[in-house]
This record gives sequence, C-alpha cells and structure tokens, in this order.
Amino acid sequence: MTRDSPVRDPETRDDDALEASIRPKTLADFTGQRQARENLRVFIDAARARGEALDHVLLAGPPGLGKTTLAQIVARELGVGFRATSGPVIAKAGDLAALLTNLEERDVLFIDEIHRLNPAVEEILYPAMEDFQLDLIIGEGPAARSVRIDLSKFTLIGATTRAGLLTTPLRDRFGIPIRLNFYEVDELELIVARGARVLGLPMAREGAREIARRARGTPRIAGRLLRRVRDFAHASGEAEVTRAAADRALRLLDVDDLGLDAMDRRYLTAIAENYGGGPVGVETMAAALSEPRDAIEEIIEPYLLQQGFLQRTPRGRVLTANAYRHLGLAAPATAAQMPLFDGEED
Ligand SMILES: Nc1ncnc2c1ncn2[C@@H]1O[C@H](COP(=O)(O)OP(=O)(O)OP(=O)(O)O)[C@@H](O)[C@H]1O
Ligand SMILES: [Mg+2]
Repeated sequence: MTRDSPVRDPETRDDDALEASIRPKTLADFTGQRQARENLRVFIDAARARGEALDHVLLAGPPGLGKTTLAQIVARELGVGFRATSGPVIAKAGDLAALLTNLEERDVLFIDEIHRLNPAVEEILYPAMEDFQLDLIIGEGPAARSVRIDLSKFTLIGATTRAGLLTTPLRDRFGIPIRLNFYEVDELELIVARGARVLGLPMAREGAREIARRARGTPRIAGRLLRRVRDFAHASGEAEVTRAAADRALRLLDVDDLGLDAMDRRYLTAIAENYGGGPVGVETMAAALSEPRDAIEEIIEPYLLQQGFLQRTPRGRVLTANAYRHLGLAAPATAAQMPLFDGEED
C-alpha cells in the first residue's frame, strides 16, 4: 500500500515499470543517507564474514525516502533471500507463523508499515526476533496445546513512517535502528541525473538541479517529476532538458518554486485563512481538507516542518512567518511572537 495522497500520486503501470528501472540495486548506487549507508556497510560485511544473520533493522522516515529500496539492497548485499509483507496484511498470528516458518537461514523478512501490526501478531514476533522461536497455540478449548517451533535465524527489516507509534518492546528488539532524513538538493540532483541516464533522456545539469530543488527532499518525488518532465520534453521535441524547460514543466505540474505542491499550499492556506495561523489540531485540518489524518501527519507535514513553514505546539499546528511570506500573505503580529515548542510527539 502506498500512503501518498491521490493528489500526489497519479501513478500508472508504466510509471511503476520506469520507477523499477531507476531503482538503485546496490549500496554503492544508493545516493545520500551517508551515515545509514556507512553503518549498513559495516554491519553487512561483518555478518557476511561471520556467516551469521544480520541483526534486525528498523528503517524509519517519511514516505519515498528509500526504505523499501534499502531493505532490498540489504538482502542482495547479504546474498540471501528476500520476502516482503506489510503490517496491515498480516491479519492473524497464523499468517505470520506461515511466513516465518518458510524462511531459510539468514533470509531477510521485510515488514512494511510495521507500526500497523495487529497486537496479537506483534506478540508472537517478540520470541521470533529474540530467540528464533515460535510459540503457537494449536486447537481450541480444553484440547488446545502450545507448541514451540524453532525458526531459521533470519533478519527482520521493519519499515515505518511513524517510529513514534511503535511499541517499546518491538522497537527495543531492533539491533540496528536507522532513521532516514530528507535528501539534500545535491543528492537529489545526482539521483535525477542518474534517472535521466537510465531513461535515455538528455538532461542539462541545471535541468537536473531544478527538478532536485523542487522534489520536496524526496527521491520518489524526484523520480516522478523527472518522468513528467520527460513527457513534456517529448511533446516539445527539445534536444535537452534545460533549466527553463524543467521549470516550465514543473509549473504546469503545479509544483511551486520551493517544491510545494497544490496540497501543501492548500494545507498552509487553510491554516492561514480559516484558523488565523493556528494553533489548530490535526483532526480539524483533516476534516477541513477531507484528507485522512494519517496522510496529513505522514505525507504533508514532515516536509513543511523540516522547511520551517510549520511548527507543532502542544496546542496544535502553527504557521511560521516563512509560510506567510511564501504564500504572499501578511503574517499577523501575534503569530510571530507566539512562544513555540516542539512538544507534540509523532
Ligand atoms: N537513495 C536513493 N537513490 C536513488 N533512488 C532512490 C533512493 N531512495 C529512493 N529512491 C527511489 O525513490 C523511490 C521510492 O523509494 P522507496 O519505495 O524505497 O521508498 P519508501 O521509503 O519505501 O517509501 P514508502 O514509505 O512510501 O514505502 C524508488 O523509486 C527508488 O528507486
Ligand atoms: Mg516502501
């Protein structure tokens, strides 16, 4: 399941195939996230040298930063099998048991959206992660008995957009917690340039930079913008994607100069115009925009917070002077003087 809002994700089959073709396959091809990459390099090499399963890895960060990609890369670099599932898909303990008992020694099991595991399923994951054992209840009523099954030593890679929602016992069982951050423009520029090469699209350096600058710090968005810019380039028949050509395409896509899209601006404008700049609660914003609360917290807000357009306070979201400036609105004097704390947990 992808949690991108429909507004931001009009993905087609063709796009999926293109996305797969530009997905990095090795740690060396994976741009950015230097610290995560360097740590993984060391732990992967050590596990390989000892012939042991890699310790369990938790990948946390906003959508589209490369969690699934990294999980696949880890399995490939370890030279082991890769099985993928996701939290909401594992309905019963038995479903997880079936997955776990089918793993071979040192395999990677990837659980996406691991914060959405059902508690009964999570419970049986604890001994599986810690002791590579499954405790299952077979049968019902007086005939029920518990059996213990030994599992292969495997590596669980969990991915989550909401690390704060993970239970402590689950979080504590990951020996390698990794936080992915928004990418720098330079890194996204490399990703766009590489993607253009893979797609056979002639791209000027400034063209790649323009797309990178407006990709919300997110490789998935960079890839999507690249594919749309490519469509416009084909239509116009120009030999190379210049900065001006990229800019023209991005404007048509309603991506503004700082990379905010229509939904970002709707969100900021609603706080400014309907709620006096805040504080306003996330539930109120969800209702005002007719978007699920999750989408607001996981997709829209992280980048706006990181860019300093928004603050979270114990009483709700508050726009910053930056946001007013960007929207071309006058900031109320009170907004600028409001004491700000980042007191609300995600
Ligand atoms: N470091 C990177 N270098 C190049 N491309 C990347 C990188 N990280 C991600 N991508 C590309 O961005 C896209 C999204 O990556 P991915 O699906 O791994 O994100 P994700 O974090 O799993 O997102 P979600 O939380 O929505 O599942 C993929 O097409 C992938 O190829
Ligand atoms: Mg993913």
